Amino acid sequence: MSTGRILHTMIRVGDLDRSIAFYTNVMGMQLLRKSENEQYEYTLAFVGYGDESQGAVIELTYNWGTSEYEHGSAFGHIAIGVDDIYATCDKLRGAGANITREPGPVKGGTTEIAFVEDPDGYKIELIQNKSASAGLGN
Ligand SMILES: C[C@@H](O)C(=O)SC[C@H](NC(=O)CC[C@H](N)C(=O)O)C(=O)NCC(=O)O
Ligand code: NI
Repeated sequence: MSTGRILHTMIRVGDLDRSIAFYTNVMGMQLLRKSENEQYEYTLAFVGYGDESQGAVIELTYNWGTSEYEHGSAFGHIAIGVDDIYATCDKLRGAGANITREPGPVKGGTTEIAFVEDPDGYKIELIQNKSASAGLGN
């Protein structure tokens, strides 16, 4: 059986331009593609650190006229690898991002993590890369 590949994670957002600005200008992603569905009244924007053929991306879904959602208690986070979590958090804070958990070792472990919230309140976990592999540069 051929193995699958994670393509994207979809989140519904209340203001597409606000979210695109956050994921590109603040998080350093690229806007990869955008499409509208006039019949079902929604717009999609795909953002990521590289082409969709190279790795998973985030699908921002805007339902026309819907400005906010109940998030409930089920959704956890999207994780991003970073080269220098301390410098990254300083840079994100300077760009106005809400760091909800300061960088430091994960509880009961050694991996250094932090959390930042996106404009809709979705949590993004930043994880210190073990090596200088692909990820959000500082
Ligand atoms: C492009 C691909 O990655 C999609 O996810 S499009 C799938 C499509 N999305 C929506 O309809 C988004 C708007 C919707 N109101 C919502 O908030 O989810 C979808 O789910 N289509 C359903 C189907 O049965 O085709
Ligand atoms: Ni999708």
